Amino acid sequence: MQTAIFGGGSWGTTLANLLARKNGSARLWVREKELASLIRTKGCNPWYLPELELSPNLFVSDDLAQVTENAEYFLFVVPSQFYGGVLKTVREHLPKKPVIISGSKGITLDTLQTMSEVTEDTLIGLKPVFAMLSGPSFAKEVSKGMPTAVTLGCKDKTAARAIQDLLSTDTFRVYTNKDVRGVELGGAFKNIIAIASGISDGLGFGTNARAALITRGLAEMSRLGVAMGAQAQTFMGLSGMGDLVLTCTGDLSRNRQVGLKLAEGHKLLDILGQMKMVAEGVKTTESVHALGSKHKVELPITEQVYQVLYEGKDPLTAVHELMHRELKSEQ
Ligand SMILES: NC(=O)c1ccc[n+]([C@@H]2O[C@H](COP(=O)([O-])OP(=O)(O)OC[C@H]3O[C@@H](n4cnc5c(N)ncnc54)[C@H](O)[C@@H]3O)[C@@H](O)[C@H]2O)c1
Ligand SMILES: O=P(O)(O)OC[C@H](O)CO
Repeated sequence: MQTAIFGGGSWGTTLANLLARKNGSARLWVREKELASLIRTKGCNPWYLPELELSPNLFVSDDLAQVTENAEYFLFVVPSQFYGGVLKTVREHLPKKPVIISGSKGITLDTLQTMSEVTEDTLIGLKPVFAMLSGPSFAKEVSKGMPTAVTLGCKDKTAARAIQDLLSTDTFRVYTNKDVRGVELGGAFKNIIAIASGISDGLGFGTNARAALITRGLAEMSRLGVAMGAQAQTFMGLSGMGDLVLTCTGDLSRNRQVGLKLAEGHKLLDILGQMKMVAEGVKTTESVHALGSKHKVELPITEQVYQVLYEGKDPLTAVHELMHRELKSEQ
């Protein structure tokens, strides 16, 4: 079972290493030639995950033909705004019925699409089986073998079972879920709430405020998700509540870090300029803001995060406005 993994960031490297250790081989495509060469000579990924010693069974290259040779599974772990572009260049190397797995969590800015929709559009003419890997999983913890549970959104029962077996280890437990839309929306939306939680904590507000953001963020995520065809129950699982709790409370979250820095008064462009890694929530806030208008769904936390990120609103004013909305019933 050969797997080709696309994306030499922290998550792609972690999953590729997990697969190489578990299945005896895996092939990782790294976009940057210089990084691919450094990984091969140093046996680690010095740019994104230096502390992880990589398996000698992991083949690393910037050459798509070499990486895709004999592959049965195609795992994409690039930032979501680049997912479609990378998939398009890989297309000529894919079989007629490729199994495509996305580890990318986000919604495109230009077309407001989830990764399953981008896959469908990019692979017209092929018959892809799509699966979305999501749930609470910091690469740093997974790479150290710390117990982690995630979920795999996939409509095809046989493929879901096969991918579950492919990826599961003693410390990485993969559940399956038929609700692909719910799994991918949960993984994308939680990043917005992680930014909000970072803002709140950075302003010195307490655990009450954070718990309120997680819970009302979950309500907001479920409202939009159901309007877009997802099942509400999915958001109570690993890709909804699970990833919300992780990234709203865990300081390893890049999205939460963006929020903490915004609360300190830093400008968004300066924060992003100093980050080598991706904080998906920044662009997903803009996409979800537009989706809220399109589906006529009220998204008050997203609205405030959007105004802080893109309209220069003072974070304290955003919190004040959330607290002074019209009083409502919880349901
Ligand atoms: N890191 C984690 O803990 C983690 C866990 C679960 C899911 N994810 C998701 O995985 C995806 C990848 O994130 P990551 O954390 O591995 O990335 P990262 O922040 O560690 O690394 C950045 C990545 O972006 C790539 N990149 C930069 N510009 C690009 C371009 N123009 N075209 C294509 N690729 C480009 C780089 O090659 C590198 O692979 C994201 O959607 C993220 O939400 C990350
Ligand atoms: O560091 P973040 O905020 O991108 O979160 C990483 C993963 O999505 C956690 O599950």
